[in-house]
Amino acid sequence: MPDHTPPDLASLRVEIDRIDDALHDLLMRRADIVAHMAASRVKGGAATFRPGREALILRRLLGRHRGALPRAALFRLWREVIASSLAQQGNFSVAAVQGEQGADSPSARIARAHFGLLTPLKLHATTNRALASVGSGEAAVAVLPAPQDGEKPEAAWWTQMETPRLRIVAALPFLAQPEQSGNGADPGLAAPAAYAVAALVPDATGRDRSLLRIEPEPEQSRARINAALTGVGLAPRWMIRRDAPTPMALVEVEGFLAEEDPRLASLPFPRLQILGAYAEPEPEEDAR
Ligand SMILES: O=C(O)C(=O)C[C@]1(C(=O)O)C=C[C@@H](O)C=C1
Repeated sequence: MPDHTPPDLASLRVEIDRIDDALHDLLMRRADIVAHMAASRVKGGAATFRPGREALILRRLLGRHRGALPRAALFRLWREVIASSLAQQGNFSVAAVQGEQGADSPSARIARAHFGLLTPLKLHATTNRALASVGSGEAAVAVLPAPQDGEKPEAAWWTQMETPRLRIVAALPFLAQPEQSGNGADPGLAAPAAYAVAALVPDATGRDRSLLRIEPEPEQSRARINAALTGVGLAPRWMIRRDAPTPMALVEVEGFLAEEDPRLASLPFPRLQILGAYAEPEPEEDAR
């Protein structure tokens, strides 16, 4: 059969084939290194899943990204690469919450997008069951909807989190849309829609946020909690406070808070725990 392909198209395809081979070779080399990590003691028994390291990889690549490939496409490709390397290092599965009538909930869709299409994802009827499956080791991570002010008590998974064993270790999606703002001011990024909880201590990435669970006295109002935190240099980015059955507040602050941070010791609350920390998300569109 005669070849009617114009020569320039044929040569461009030769070039694409060459690039695909080079990419494939590099992906196979990357997987060999991960296989070595998994087989050796090089990680010293530390957790396989390192969300801070994953964030640093993606931040670095997004920072050097140029040209026609959309940032979202770069992100998708690397999320699949990293998810496959998690799978390579042992059983890795994700728990999330079922939506209405068994359909995917928004957080289940976010979990799939972040952990890739090949990672086993189990949907649970409630957030507390999803959390329990990480507590028992059945799942390596649970992706749970971001807490909301006024949510029903049974949806408030952050009140039930077993600390310090379980931690919030990531906020999703990592590649965030701009916030909808009609006033022309710099809108910033949309708040995370979900948080990932796992039985590991998160790593600092240089640009992080931390979550604190506070058990205040009943008379310690939102304003008083805010003032006490601001007074020690931990001004809340946002706060959720509930009164019943016991007063509790969830607060997000800038930076990576360590357990031994002296600012925490001086706060006037009966109980306070660090629920975790996560790498600040990156913008979906390049701001340059
Ligand atoms: O650096 C590690 O510890 C790895 O296991 C490798 C790797 C990766 O593919 O780059 C995979 C999973 C971790 O969550 C972080 C990074």
